[in-house]
Amino acid sequence: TQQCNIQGQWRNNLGSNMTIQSVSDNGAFAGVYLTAVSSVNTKIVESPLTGFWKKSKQPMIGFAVKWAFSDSLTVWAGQCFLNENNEEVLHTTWLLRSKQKALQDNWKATRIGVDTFTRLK
Ligand SMILES: O=C(CCCC[C@@H]1SC[C@@H]2NC(=O)N[C@@H]21)Nc1ccc([N+](=O)[O-])cc1
Repeated sequence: TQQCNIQGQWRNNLGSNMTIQSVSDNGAFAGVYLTAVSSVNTKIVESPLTGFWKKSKQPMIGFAVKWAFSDSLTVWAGQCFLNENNEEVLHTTWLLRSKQKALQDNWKATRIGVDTFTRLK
């Protein structure tokens, strides 16, 4: 029966591309992330990604991207579900942390959002 596999290429609702290249037996994986959007005026470049998945028919996933072009870092947590057409969809929530100069600015350092990823054919 069909089940979600996380290896390969994914695209999210913003048009960002995630490529999961290597998956270990303990569920760790690595890859690269190319975001389609950013709120800093530096050139967007591919950034390293690492995470874990918990194997099952509809596995849980957690991963982080350290942005290579910005003093910030994002973590995603979510789960893969099969939709009515038996296609894999990753439903995630993310936290985007940007570096602050001072503790007084810590209050404004973390953004939250949701991203949905579908497999790139
Ligand atoms: O903009 C950035 C770096 C790029 C973040 C892309 C986000 S990650 C969640 C969402 N899903 C995606 O595929 N792409 C977006 N960093 C940043 C953001 C804000 C500030 N800030 O100062 O507010 C500084 C750096």
